[in-house]
Amino acid sequence: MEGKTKEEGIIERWVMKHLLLYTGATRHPFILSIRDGSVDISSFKRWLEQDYIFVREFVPFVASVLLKACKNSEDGNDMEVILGGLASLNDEIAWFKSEASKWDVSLSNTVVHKANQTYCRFLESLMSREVEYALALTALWAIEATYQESFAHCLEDGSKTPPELQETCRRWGNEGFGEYCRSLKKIANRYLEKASADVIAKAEVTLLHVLEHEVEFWNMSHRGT
Ligand SMILES: Cc1ncc(CNC=O)c(N)n1
Repeated sequence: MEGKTKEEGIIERWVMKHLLLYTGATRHPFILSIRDGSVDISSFKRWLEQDYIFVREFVPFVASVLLKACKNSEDGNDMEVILGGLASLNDEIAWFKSEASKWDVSLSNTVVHKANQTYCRFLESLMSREVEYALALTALWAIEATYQESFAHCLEDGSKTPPELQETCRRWGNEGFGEYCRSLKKIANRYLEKASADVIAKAEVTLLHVLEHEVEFWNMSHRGT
């Protein structure tokens, strides 16, 4: 890494290269509506019930990345980072249940929305043993970073996020989750630097797919389509 500044990894270059799409995922109108307080509560409830389904599908994906970490990791640190992320999903699922009851949202018998289903299928395709670790890490970082950047934006000075939604924003917008995302980015960058041109090309496409799915997920929540 000599001669390179901390901010100059492959991921950072991809974010700059695809800034329009990245911004589309992290500054979506749904997020902006939370931030300015104009959010439609039925949209928020739709997001809540659909995201609970997504997170349940996300658990095996993170587990599959953990498995790859155990097989590939040189120093054991990345295994611990991913294990920490997986462990926090336990708490997150419990949080969804209590949040849903607070909003009178039923989490059983939810109809899985098309955009959600498509995203979950995409996650499934990334769980296979043949998917390279660098690629899976890129996807994991992008999935987590989208939420981190989006919800952190709703907590910045000047935001008018309604008090009853601030806890949701803090769940992903908090500094600890930000640190987790930075750790994931570092690990992903480290493996991308060593990856073949073919894997690097595939990882970039995967990053774009994640961002597109995230935009569709927000669209579904925001407009119900
Ligand atoms: C659609 C989507 N993307 C990312 C996250 C954040 N990761 C885990 O919670 C999420 N909950 N939902």
